[in-house]
Amino acid sequence: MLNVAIVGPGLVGGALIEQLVAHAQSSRFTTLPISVVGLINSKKMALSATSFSAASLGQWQTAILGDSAQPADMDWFANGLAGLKGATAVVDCTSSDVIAALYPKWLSWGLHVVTPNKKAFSSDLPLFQEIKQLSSSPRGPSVYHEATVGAGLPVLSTLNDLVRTGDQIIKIEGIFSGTLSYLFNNFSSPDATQTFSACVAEAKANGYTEPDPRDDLNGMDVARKVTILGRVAGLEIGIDTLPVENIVPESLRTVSTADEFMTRLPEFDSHFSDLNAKALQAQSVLRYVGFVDGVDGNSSVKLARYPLDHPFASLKGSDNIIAFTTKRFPNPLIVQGAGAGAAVTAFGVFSDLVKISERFGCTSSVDSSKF
Ligand SMILES: NC(=O)C1=CN([C@@H]2O[C@H](COP(=O)(O)OP(=O)(O)OC[C@H]3O[C@@H](n4cnc5c(N)ncnc54)[C@H](OP(=O)(O)O)[C@@H]3O)[C@@H](O)[C@H]2O)C=CC1
Ligand SMILES: N[C@@H](CC=O)C(=O)O
Ligand code: NA
Repeated sequence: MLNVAIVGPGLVGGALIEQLVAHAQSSRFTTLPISVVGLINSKKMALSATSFSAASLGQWQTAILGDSAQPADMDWFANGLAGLKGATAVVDCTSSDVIAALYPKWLSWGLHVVTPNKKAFSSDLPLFQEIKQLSSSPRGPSVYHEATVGAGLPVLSTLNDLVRTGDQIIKIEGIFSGTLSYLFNNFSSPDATQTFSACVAEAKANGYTEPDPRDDLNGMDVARKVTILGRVAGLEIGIDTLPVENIVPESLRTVSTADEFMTRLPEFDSHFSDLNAKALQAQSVLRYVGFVDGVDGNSSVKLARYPLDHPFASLKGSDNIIAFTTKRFPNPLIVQGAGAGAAVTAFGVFSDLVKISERFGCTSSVDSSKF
């Protein structure tokens, strides 16, 4: 069995629990060797020497992290996990850099790490390098973070395969934000009618945005994804030096809460309508894009215009599109599909857990009411 502990059962972590329960309760599938033994959020925690039952996981808010749960203590929790028998994976579903900074300790204790949290891979280069080094041994602890770029889309696995087989990455270009894709697909097209602020509110309600939507609109979420792709491709790239276009209106950058930002955003609808009208007059649409330059180091993140017949102009919903131009693929290899949302992100995390369980030869018990 692969023991699994979920840190931050919020939108994505909660969807992961739902998918694990649904899988375990369906007779269509062979039981997976995955056993959920721990849950922790910023207030409460529960850790069990054996699996939680599917029934209690189905109501984890009351049955596991309810009133009787212990106060959260991450050190105690991780120590307990390190003491379990067999392979154990910590799934970090927070967006916390404090939690991300704990990965080296967890790895050095033999715990695997799976996460959609971008912080560890896109902040200081030494943290990324330390994590890479600690997870480099084929039979040692591993780190899987497919959902950090393009949510569940096979973006990092594709890039890793290209790199590991000796292809040369020339350029990776794409729309890497589900939020900004949804926003500009709906706001910037010849037949669009919605205001900019209404599109942002919808993206937030659909679960595409970061907990604070300014982290999407200021370009930092895309900058982090470009940094992760660049680093996985072998470049020494960082969010501090990457040119990033921040589209948050100047006077909203310093408002103290995400709620205040959302309330005041309609004041700036005419600014965005003007930008859009100019693009449409030039038979173009606005799209927020990221570039990884594998040759000259000119990676960037910006709001750009694309002609109406360009593939980026016809994207739908929250789709991401990622085009890898390489020595072997001069006509780019393209990955496209929903790039944000709880279900598709949880799928990316779930499939990483399955990979670890297979790689480390975990085998399942036959009782499908347990994990
Ligand atoms: N939404 C999406 O489409 C995608 C999201 N991601 C990434 O997935 C991650 C999760 O996003 P999402 O589910 O939307 O976030 P949420 O805000 O819904 O959930 C975050 C969870 O983390 C917990 N948490 C925060 N800080 C700590 C801490 N210090 N210790 C323990 N628990 C903590 C919160 O607990 P509490 O409630 O107690 O504060 C909450 O349970 C983020 O890193 C995001 O970037 C990646 C790809 C796509
Ligand atoms: N806020 C992000 C979520 C996934 O990384 C996005 O909109 O793409
Ligand atoms: Na992905």
